[in-house]
Amino acid sequence: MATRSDSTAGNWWQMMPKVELHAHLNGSIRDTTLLELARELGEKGSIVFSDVEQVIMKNDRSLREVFKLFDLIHLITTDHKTVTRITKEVIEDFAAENVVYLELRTTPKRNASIGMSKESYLQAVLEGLMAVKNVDVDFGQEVNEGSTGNSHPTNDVCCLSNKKKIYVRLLLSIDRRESTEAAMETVELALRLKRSGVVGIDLSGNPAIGEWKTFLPALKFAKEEGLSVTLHCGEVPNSQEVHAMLDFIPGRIGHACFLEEDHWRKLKSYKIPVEICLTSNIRTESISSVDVHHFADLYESRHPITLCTDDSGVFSTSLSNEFVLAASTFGIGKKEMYELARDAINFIFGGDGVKEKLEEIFASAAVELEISID
Ligand SMILES: CNc1ncnc2c1ncn2[C@@H]1O[C@H](COP(=O)(O)O)[C@@H](O)[C@H]1O
Ligand SMILES: [Zn+2]
Repeated sequence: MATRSDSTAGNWWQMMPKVELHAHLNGSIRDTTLLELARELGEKGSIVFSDVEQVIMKNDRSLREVFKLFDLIHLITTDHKTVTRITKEVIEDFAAENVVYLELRTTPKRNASIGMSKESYLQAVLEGLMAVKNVDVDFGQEVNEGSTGNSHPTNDVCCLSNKKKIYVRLLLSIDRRESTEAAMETVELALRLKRSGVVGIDLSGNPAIGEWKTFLPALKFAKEEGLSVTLHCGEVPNSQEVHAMLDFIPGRIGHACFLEEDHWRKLKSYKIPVEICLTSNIRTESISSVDVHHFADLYESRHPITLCTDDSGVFSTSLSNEFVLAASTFGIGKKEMYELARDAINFIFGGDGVKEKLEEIFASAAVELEISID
C-alpha cells in the first residue's frame, strides 16, 4: 500500500469541489492507521505483525486477494472505538481534498464476543461523524432539543471561521456472504436510521459468492420503503445476474466491468448511473488497462457516470487522483472534468435541499477556477 501523494495539492483537480458516491469505510482507512492498529494487536499477541504488515503493504492484488485483505482489515478494525476513529479520519481525508458531498457505505457488523450488534456498529460510525472537529459535517441528522449533532451546533462557528464543510450521507452495505434474514435486518436498521443520515442500501462483497435471489427480498423491501439502492454489478462475468440486477432498476450501479452488448443496451435504455472506479478496476485486474476502460464509451455516449475511489486506502488513491487519471488518459479538459464532477449531483441519494446547496457550491467554484459555464 503506497502512501497517498500530496503532489496534487494546488491543482485544479484538488481544488475543484467533488462528489464521492462510492467509498467503503473499511476500504478508505489510512494505511498509517491500519499499521498502527495492527502493531498494537501484534504487541498483544493477537496477530503476527510482520505477516500482517506484508499483506497490508502489498500493492498489486487480485480481486480474490482484496477480499482476503478485507477479512484482515475487519479483524483489526472492528471494535466500537476503532470504528469511530476510522470514520472520523476518513471524513477528514475526503474533506481535505475538497469532497463536498460523500456517500459513505459500510457493512453493519455483529460480533457478540465484544457486544457489537449491527445497530451499535452504526452508532459507532455516527459517533465518528460527530467527532470530526476541523470540518463542519452535515450528516442530515434531524436534531431534537438537546441533542448534539456535529453540523448544527457548529454551523455558526463554521460560517464565521470559514471552516470547510462536507455533506455526508450513509449507505448500509449488505455483504454477499449474508443470508436473506441478515440482509433484511440491515434494511430494517437503515429504515430506523433514516433520520440519522442513512439514505440507501448497497450490495457488495466478494462477487464470486452468493446469489441474487438471496438478496432480492431485502432489496425490494428497501425500495418499497423509499430507500435508494446501489448494486455492485458485473465485477465478474455473470450474465444472468447482470440482467436481473439491471431489471431491478437500481438507483445506481458500481463497476460494470463485465457487461456484454445486450447488458450495455439495457443499461443505457434504463439510464442507470454508473459509479466508475478506475484505479480499483485496474488494481484488481478486472480491466486490463485504463485506456480500454468502459469510462470512454459511457462518457462519449453521455451516459450518466460518476468517478469514485471505491477503496482509497486499499488502492492508494484519492478522488482527485481519479479525476486527473481520467483527464490525462482520455484527454478531457478542466471544464469538462468540472462538469463531470458537478453532474454527479443529479445521482446522489440525498434530498433536494442538499442538491440545491451543492449546485451553489459548484457555481461559486466555477468562478474561482475561472471556468465559464454556458
Ligand atoms: C474491490 N471491489 C469491491 N467489490 C465488492 N465489495 C467491496 C469492494 N471493495 C469493498 N467492498 C466491500 O466493502 C467492505 C469493506 O468496507 P466495510 O467493512 O463495509 O466498511 C468489504 O468487506 C466488501 O464487502
Ligand atoms: Zn465497491
